[in-house]
Amino acid sequence: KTLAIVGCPFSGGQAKLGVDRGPIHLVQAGLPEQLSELGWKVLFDGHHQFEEIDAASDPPIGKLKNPRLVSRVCEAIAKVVGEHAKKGQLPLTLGGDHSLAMGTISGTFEQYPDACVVWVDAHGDINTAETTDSGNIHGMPVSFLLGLGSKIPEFSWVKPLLKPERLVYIGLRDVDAGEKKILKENGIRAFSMHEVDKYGIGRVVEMALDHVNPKRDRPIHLSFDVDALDPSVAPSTGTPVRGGLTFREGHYICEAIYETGCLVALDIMEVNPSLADEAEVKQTVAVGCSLARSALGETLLG
Ligand SMILES: N[C@](CCCC[B-](O)(O)O)(CCN1CCCCC1)C(=O)O
Ligand SMILES: [Mn+2]
Ligand SMILES: [Mn+2]
Ligand SMILES: [Mn+2]
Repeated sequence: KTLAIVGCPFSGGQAKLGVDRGPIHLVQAGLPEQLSELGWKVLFDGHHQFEEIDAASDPPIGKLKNPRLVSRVCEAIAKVVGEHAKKGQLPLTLGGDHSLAMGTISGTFEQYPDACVVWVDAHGDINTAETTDSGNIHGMPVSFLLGLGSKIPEFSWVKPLLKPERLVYIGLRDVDAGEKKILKENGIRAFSMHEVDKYGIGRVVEMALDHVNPKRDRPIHLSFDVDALDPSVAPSTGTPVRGGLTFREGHYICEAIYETGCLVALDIMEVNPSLADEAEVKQTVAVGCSLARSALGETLLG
């Protein structure tokens, strides 16, 4: 099968410098070669270039920061991911901040309207224009995909193709008040770190998949924010939150999803190679690479 690496050097969904260099670090760590080793035919035609919009031409809309830039970049990525999916390839999107998932998941649903989404994250990323406190759009992509909140003309290209019953979270531990309300109101299934502790990761993944993919016959889009992992495991990321997934728990999720045979798209997001010392950056980049390998067929006993 063919894997298409979509390198997205993008940081407009949040305020910290450096996350746009996540893709180049993941590629330079040898990820394409590692995936070829697994038997994938790897397509990588270079990182995408996103031309800037100067701040004067992209003033905030309400609280939303860099709205036109984020919208334009996500729309472009939706097309790229959709085209790869249409050709029967598996798009692996390397971030870059998690606002990009507005694009990647839109692309997946173009080709796989019956898909489900497993969102692995410390955060809900489901704020609307009304509930966001930061205005950082990396905290909002899920609300756009579900069609929640007030309509913003600049984001009119985003179709509400994701239904609440096709979304499940694993790893939540830093959810804003407004997001908690949205999750409840929409009946969205979320396995927080409490459930991970209570049931163990094996059971959590089984219950999560039973919820969104009971017959294991639906395409799966896995969107993995490395800040779902404990900061001791993935320190160099923009919004670290203590009490996260262990190295093994993170990899188990990826291994189990690969085992379903349903994976059609994968995002590895929020690796920011500029927020920690050299060893911690290396560690975070290495974890991003190993998560991708586990989701794409690497097993412990081969
Ligand atoms: N919910 C947050 C964080 C979003 C993280 C995005 B991700 O998951 O892609 O990394 C946090 C909002 N706020 C920050 C200050 C303290 C209160 C919560 C937000 O900015 O909306
Ligand atoms: Mn996220
Ligand atoms: Mn996060
Ligand atoms: Mn982040």
